[in-house]
Amino acid sequence: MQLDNLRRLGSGLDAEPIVAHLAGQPGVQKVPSPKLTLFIRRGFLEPELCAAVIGRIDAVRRPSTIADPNGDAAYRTSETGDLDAADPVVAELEWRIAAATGLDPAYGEPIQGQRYAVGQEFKNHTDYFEPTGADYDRYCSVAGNRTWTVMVYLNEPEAGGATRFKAIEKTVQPETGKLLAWNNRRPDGSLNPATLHHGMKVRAGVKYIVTKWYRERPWG
Ligand SMILES: O=C(O)CCC(=O)C(=O)O
Ligand SMILES: [Fe+2]
Repeated sequence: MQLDNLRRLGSGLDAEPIVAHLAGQPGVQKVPSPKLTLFIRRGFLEPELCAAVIGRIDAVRRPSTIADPNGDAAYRTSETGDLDAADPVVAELEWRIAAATGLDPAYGEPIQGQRYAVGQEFKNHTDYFEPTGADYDRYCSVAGNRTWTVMVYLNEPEAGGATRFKAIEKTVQPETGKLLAWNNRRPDGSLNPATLHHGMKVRAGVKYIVTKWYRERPWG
């Protein structure tokens, strides 16, 4: 892995260098909204790398969990796979995300894979932890709350599986290799409820993504 050669622009809590770096990458679009900082880059990963990562997810997947259960057992019905950072395919993915975003890998949680079969979804949620939540200290006492989310669609389900940001009425369609990156904070660093999003039900086929979340302080 060439992590040593990266420009490391911090945790993302100070969003400015990350925004500037992302905006300078080829093919990156910034979604126009005063409420939410969201970038999209189509064709970020080539199909071959996506397929290799899907294979790694399939090898380890298990039912997904949520941090603050709200009593709705159907809230997040997908499967999750923790990827092995020592695997060269995963290392390549890590490097590509770091190079594209400028987010310092030291602040990143390990990459997770998610798989959604027909009818599975992740209902409206924010990726940051609610400071009033019962388990806030357990999840955030060491590394702090989440800053940025980076997500890549690894394939294209035949129908459904879009990601919907309700507050800005933006729906992103899954496409093989498409990257999404958003700041879970407002420019002043406060948690941004306008990041609320819904991984919508897959209607036909299967959907695979990877997600990587960043924290205020170094991870682990
Ligand atoms: O599957 C999606 O489109 C969204 C996934 C998501 O929001 C998450 O894993 O936190
Ligand atoms: Fe999410």
